[in-house]
Amino acid sequence: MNEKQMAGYEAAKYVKDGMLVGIGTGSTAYYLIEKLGQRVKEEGLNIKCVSTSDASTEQAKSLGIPLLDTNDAPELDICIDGVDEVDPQFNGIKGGGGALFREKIVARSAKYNIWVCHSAKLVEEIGDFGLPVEVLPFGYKHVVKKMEDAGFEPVLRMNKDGSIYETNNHNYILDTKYTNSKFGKDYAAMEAFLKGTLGVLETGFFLNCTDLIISAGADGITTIENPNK
Ligand SMILES: O=C[C@H](O)[C@H](O)[C@H](O)COP(=O)(O)O
Repeated sequence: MNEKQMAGYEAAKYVKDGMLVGIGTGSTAYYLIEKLGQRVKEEGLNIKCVSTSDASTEQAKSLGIPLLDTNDAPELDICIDGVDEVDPQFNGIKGGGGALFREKIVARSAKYNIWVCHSAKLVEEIGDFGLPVEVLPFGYKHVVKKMEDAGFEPVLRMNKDGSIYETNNHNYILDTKYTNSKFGKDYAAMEAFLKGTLGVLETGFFLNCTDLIISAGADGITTIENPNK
């Protein structure tokens, strides 16, 4: 079993009969969904899930996991998702797979959040990954200019074939370095600035959002509880 699979399978143990479950997106959440599918089929686990992306929806459907629209389940028992980087203060960055907006809606709907990851995602300081920012296509260069003026270094996400990457919401992603921004290391201030910029839908900052991290590495599985939640 690889590390992502170990983390995903471990997290599936936190899902109990009768729960409404938010299911994340990405290569680690993939294994969570795989295990939930097995439990639904083999144990008759009775759950209903809200998905954070078209890819996770397709996977869940193919495994026979019952799904609800997020508008039919505004409160969830648990949400389990991947993460791109997380620091010891539980500041996380998500959106490597472009699902950050749906992921944030679903995470905020959940009473308890778990992140699953390879141990390499646990870093002393977030920043190397950059920050995905979802923007509306109309006038996105206005956002680019505002960000550059504030010291961010946004780059429009592209597909391998040279076309512009579009999220499931048909928006664009600006992947941005922020280490030279005028906000220093004040992530909350960066978030407030970006969210206040016309044309920005959401950022990949997930600050003090998760209750538990399940990471897997060469030494096995580590669970880290967030003391501030
Ligand atoms: O938009 C994608 C999500 O935020 C993912 O959960 C995140 O990128 C982690 O993905 P992975 O488990 O594939 O590294």
